[in-house]
Amino acid sequence: MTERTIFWDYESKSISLIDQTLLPAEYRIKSCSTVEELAEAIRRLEVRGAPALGVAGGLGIALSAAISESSDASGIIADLRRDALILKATRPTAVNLAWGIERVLKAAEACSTPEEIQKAALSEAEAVGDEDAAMCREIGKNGAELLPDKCTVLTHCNAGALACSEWGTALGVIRSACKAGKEVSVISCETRPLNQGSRLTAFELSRDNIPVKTITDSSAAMLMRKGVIDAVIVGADRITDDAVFNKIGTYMHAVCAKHHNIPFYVAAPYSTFDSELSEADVEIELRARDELAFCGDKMLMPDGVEALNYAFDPTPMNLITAVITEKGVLKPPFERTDLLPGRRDI
Ligand SMILES: CSC[C@H]1O[C@H](OP(=O)(O)O)[C@H](O)[C@@H]1O
Repeated sequence: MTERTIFWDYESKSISLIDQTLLPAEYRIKSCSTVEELAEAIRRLEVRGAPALGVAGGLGIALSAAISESSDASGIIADLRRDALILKATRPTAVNLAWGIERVLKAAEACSTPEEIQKAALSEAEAVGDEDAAMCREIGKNGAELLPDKCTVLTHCNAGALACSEWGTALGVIRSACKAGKEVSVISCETRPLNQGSRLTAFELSRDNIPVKTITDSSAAMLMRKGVIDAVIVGADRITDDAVFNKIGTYMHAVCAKHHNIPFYVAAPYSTFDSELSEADVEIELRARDELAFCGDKMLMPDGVEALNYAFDPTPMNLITAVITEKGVLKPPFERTDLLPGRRDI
């Protein structure tokens, strides 16, 4: 997949995005012409995935600037700051969302006229998207070198083009390895309860003619024990000095991979690193009961029974073999200074 997951529509001055809740049955581009429409699209995971959320957050600030009814720079900036809070509150765990918002807001705040603000915000937001696309290819290249010429890779959730601008992080590594002539087969965990793996990862890889099989999340351990899995590659939503936050179930796979001596890789851009917080400080998104209690109209839980629907879990660094970034492959343990954006000495 090379089309962009989310982008600015110059004609309608709005944000266009692939509505991922409809995949794989329907491929529809949705338009968001207000910040609240974008916020709802993020809450509903119509657009999702840490890097894609960074782009969405940045474009959300550009949209706020484009539609602001304030007549002067200070009024527009006040509107942007109000909308930044709305967008940040949609999903707390992926660090990229707040990072993308703050980066574009900062570019806007450096301007002195409404026209400059609108131009700078959109330019910076598009730069976030373009840089993400380029970083995914660098991550792919750096990670592809780690994979054997012929291998089976397990992945969890969707860390593909749909979670980024394009190409993907974990799936970017797989795409780049295939492009380099390696024979990579993928085992995609369905990733309950929203099935990003069976719906999105299988959709992406099958469209790219990359061999993929979907399994239940609970089948992964048995396949590792049978020796079917050569490596595990996942994405990330936030990387602190002591843990990797990713889709719920990642920790389970990491423990099993460690037990079976299978390399466990995390593929993520530097914008996912958080040098401020440690594991204990990070809020883990709790999502609605109904995501567990229903599948469409089918009831999966009795009324009155509570659900604990965590969207992410932390995996301690001692279970991570390496973090594949656009600047190279990092091996834990990390110092906080390792996670600073300016770190170049790989
Ligand atoms: C390339 S990061 C993708 C990351 O985001 C996913 O979460 P969600 O689908 O809830 O946005 C999942 O954690 C993926 O690994």
